[in-house]
Amino acid sequence: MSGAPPVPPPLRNDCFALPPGVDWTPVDEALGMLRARLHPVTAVETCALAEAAGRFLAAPAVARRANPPDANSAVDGYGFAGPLEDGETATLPLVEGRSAAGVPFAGRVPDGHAIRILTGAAIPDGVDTVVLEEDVAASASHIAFRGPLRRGANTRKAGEDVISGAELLGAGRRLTPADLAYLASAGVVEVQARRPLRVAVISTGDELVEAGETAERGQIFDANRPMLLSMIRRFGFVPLDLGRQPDDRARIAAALDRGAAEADLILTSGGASAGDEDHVSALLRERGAMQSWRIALKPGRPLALGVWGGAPVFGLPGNPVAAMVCTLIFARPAMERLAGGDWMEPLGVEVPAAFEKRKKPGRREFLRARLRGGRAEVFPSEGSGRISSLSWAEGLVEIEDGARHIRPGDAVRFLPFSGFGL
Ligand SMILES: Nc1nc2c(c(=O)[nH]1)N[C@H]1C(S)=C(S)[C@@H](COP(=O)(O)OP(=O)(O)OC[C@H]3O[C@@H](n4cnc5c(N)ncnc54)[C@H](O)[C@@H]3O)O[C@H]1N2
Ligand code: MOO
Repeated sequence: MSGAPPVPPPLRNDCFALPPGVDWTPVDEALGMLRARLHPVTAVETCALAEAAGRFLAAPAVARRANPPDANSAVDGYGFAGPLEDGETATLPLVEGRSAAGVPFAGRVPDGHAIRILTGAAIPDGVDTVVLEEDVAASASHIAFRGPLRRGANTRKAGEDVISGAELLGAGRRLTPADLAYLASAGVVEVQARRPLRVAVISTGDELVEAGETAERGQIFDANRPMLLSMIRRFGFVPLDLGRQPDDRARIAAALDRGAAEADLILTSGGASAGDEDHVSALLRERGAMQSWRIALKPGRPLALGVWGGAPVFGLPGNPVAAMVCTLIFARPAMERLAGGDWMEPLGVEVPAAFEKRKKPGRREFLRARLRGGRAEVFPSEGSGRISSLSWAEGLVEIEDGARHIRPGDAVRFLPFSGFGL
């Protein structure tokens, strides 16, 4: 063979540069599409209130009773018929008996009398105002105190918190511990809620071995699976571990079949781009339900989205940093929506940057970051395989698509991991 040897192409100094002529989907557009197209997929069931924390309501929860059900005292003290003006004093005889929480006074308090009353106790007939016991001089038979005390002072009105029949929380609400208190206070004992979302996780790649196994040359420990399974748990969904699958289409297809049968959603990692060994995207493409999203994002450009046996599949990139970022930014709000919730924007706070960075405009970047002294510092390397950086970070800095140069002190958006539920 003769002829000149092939000339290697020149090295690109930025391998993440946006190739000309390729249609990159901006992050907001990609999120908008997910938001518009996804809807809840989980079944509705009746759920006892005690079991309902973290569940999504499928129908509004309605108050069965007012809270408080009766006017009651906000303090320990003495009830009387108010008001008492500023500068006035009162000396009132005490009626026999008292009103305590759960043990109301049965009779009527006569005009010009006072009654011992405790916090939470129903306000007896004949009184409407309570004076704090610390503000009273008391003998066995009388109390003396001074104004001002407006009518109704130190009392809580019937229904001031909740009116019977009111809609307390709407469909799509994910019940918090405080919500359980709110619903319980209004006599709600069970709710119409969605079954928890089950999310299958599959790692793909011939190179992967399980932590604890012997790793031969060229093999690495599967880091994505333990991360993704625990993220799902922290998001409040139910993970289903479908293990590691080699780069073998039949094996991956069998795992996807099981995921579709046993879960509502499948997360895979690895094989998402279009290389020779990128079997997840190839399989999804074969089934005709594949969308290859080239998102104007760093890290996490290749995201293979598809439907397998009816179950949505998020084919996450294999690089652990990209897998985590894609899960937080795309999969999490999608899961929330599939589980029965409303679309969820990540919690972000504006803080000054403690770093300098130059960037290509036209793509969103997420940097591994943490707050120190009120400023966002970022991990010194942006390598997508730097798993240590994920552990180092306490959140992400989101750099908007159009930005070119961030200088120390510039305002940047910090998304704490805790805001994602991690
Ligand atoms: N020619 C190109 N090559 C690559 C491009 C590109 O645009 N052109 N994009 C790069 C980017 S960015 C990413 S991200 C990856 C995504 O590729 P895949 O989703 O197909 O992932 P793999 O190739 O299977 O793996 C990438 C990387 O991650 C490691 N990996 C995979 N799974 C795990 C796991 N469970 N635990 C730990 N590490 C894992 C894997 O060994 C690879 O090193 O493609 C780039 N290439
Ligand atoms: O952007 Mo890849 O998605 O860096 O790791």
